Amino acid sequence: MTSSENASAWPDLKPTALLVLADGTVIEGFGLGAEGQAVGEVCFNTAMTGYQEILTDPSYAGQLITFTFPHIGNVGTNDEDIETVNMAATPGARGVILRSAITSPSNYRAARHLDAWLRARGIIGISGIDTRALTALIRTKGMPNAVIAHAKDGHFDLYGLKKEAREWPGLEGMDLVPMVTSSQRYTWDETPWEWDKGFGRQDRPEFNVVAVDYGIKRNILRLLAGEGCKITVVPAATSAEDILAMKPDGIFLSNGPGDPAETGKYAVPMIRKVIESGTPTFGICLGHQMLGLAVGAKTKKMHQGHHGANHPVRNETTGKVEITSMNHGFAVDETTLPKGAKQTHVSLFDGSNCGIELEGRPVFSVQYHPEASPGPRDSHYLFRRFADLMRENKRA
Ligand SMILES: NC(=O)CC[C@H](N)C(=O)O
Repeated sequence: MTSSENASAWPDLKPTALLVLADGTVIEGFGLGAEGQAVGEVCFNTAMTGYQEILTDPSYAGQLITFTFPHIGNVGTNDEDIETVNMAATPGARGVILRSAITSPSNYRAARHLDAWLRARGIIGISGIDTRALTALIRTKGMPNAVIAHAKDGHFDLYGLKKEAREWPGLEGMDLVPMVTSSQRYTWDETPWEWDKGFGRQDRPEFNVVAVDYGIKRNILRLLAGEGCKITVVPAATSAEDILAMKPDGIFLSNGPGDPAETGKYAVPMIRKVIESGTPTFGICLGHQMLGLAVGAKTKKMHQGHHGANHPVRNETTGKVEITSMNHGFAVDETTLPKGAKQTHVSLFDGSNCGIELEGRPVFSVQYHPEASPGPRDSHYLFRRFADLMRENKRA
């Protein structure tokens, strides 16, 4: 390649975006998506596909995602692979950090270039970053707070950016659920996407489920609907009395962003009461952590967190290993689980707690994302288990 051809591949090497870490490190790159700046915690995600679902998962509010897979955006974006329900409240992740520039979309479902889609959703991004080095840094030092700034003219207030990154208080102690929960009740009957059919409808529901929205993902609602549920989604601060007055066959506690110990301040008293009522209850991720808090366990911040679509988890009841989708930076401290709360699933990466069930009660939860989106379908059986518990409970 001649030097002029090389130059045309990189027509303008002037940085148009910066990644500024809380320790003052400044990394130059090229701006993507919206212009402006976004502050949050940087976490790495190891999924090779499904970037659109990852970026729209409300659990990522307050986070900047660096993908370890270098070619993000190559299949474009569409209007179906979106996990946020409450789009007005949150775009999901605040920012995105990529290795390579985004190439033209190549996929029959692609409707829009990832860059244009990020811009339309107000997500700020940076490419040209050595994401391997950044991931190695997170592995040794933990997840740093940082600011991504994108300005087409290449002018940045470096002092201001460093100050913002340094002074952002961090996710520990932060309750982000009020930002992402829905403000109103709504019902849901859409079932999962099928090849050549698209989404379906649940028109003969067997169960009434109340799902508490801490930042719920669409595919959770679809899989519940697929198991025969008509779902009423309620805001995060709904009381146990209001939930039980709806006479649900089952209660679902959703995933969500931020520190479970903070969110738990209003969710935990509600969860304690619904457990007491004997209603079958199923929790995922933040819902799992808050169920843990409700029975008296403690949660803790993790060093690098678990974010990806390839995490092995052992089911302690069957001995089987599931490959799971994960997205969490906090975890239930298994050493604090009280008698009566049995550990049902364990991470084979670090031995951390991945699931519990309450002895003598129809209540269970998992730390990972059995709905995947993106990720493998190994853990879909948990939705059937919830349906079975509701069926048994109705018969009793
Ligand atoms: N996906 C989730 O629900 C995440 C839960 C919690 N915010 C965590 O980071 O651990």
